[in-house]
Amino acid sequence: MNKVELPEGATLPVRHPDAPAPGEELPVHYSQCFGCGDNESGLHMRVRAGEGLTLHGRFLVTDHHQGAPGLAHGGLLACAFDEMLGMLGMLTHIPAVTGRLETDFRRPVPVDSTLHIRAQVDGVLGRKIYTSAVGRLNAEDGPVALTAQGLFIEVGLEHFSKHGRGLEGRDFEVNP
Ligand SMILES: CCCCCCCC(=O)SCCNC(=O)CCNC(=O)[C@H](O)C(C)(C)COP(=O)(O)OP(=O)(O)OC[C@H]1O[C@@H](n2cnc3c(N)ncnc32)[C@H](O)[C@@H]1OP(=O)(O)O
Repeated sequence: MNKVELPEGATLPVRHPDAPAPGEELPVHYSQCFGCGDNESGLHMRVRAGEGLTLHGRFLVTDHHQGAPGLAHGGLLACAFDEMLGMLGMLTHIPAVTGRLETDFRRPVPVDSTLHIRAQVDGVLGRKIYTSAVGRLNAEDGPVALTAQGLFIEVGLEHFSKHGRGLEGRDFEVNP
């Protein structure tokens, strides 16, 4: 994992008492989500809670995900990291959206490989939530293909009703 630079005063948030237990699979937070929902071309990402403020996710890179022939599209890989870092909110129960996402591409990711992503919350300062993740090829201890850092900004639930279609009827309950 990259060394994460945190601003002075950032602290680790508390793991919410209702957060999924370590090892537990996280629910799909929205059935049409490109990352974890049942969208035919989506990532169909499966994510389980780790210890503390960590998550472990994985998805199979398919023909739907190509940029160059036989290789995953970089923007699509960034999407997978956005999804994983966003889902960290299920551990803290802080509703937040991506403000900034920085992705380092270190190795090509071929079609038919499985990308394993470990994500963690690094700290919180005010409304800013600092997160990072590493993606490895074909095994949880496989070669590092990508690393990423995300800054999430805490928002009120009105963010989703004001800018989107609200949360009514959605099959997620913890964090939009
Ligand atoms: C379970 C869920 C899984 C979901 C996974 C997917 C998650 C997503 O993809 S969310 C969708 C993508 N993101 C978005 O659509 C967000 C769009 N942006 C926005 O709505 C707004 O810009 C928003 C809410 C992030 C910030 O706006 P606003 O609430 O007015 O806050 P604002 O006052 O500008 O910023 C708050 C703080 O964050 C900082 N900040 C905001 N954006 C950034 C940024 N890009 N870079 C650095 N700092 C930033 C500000 O500097 C400020 O810092 P400080 O408190 O120190 O002054």
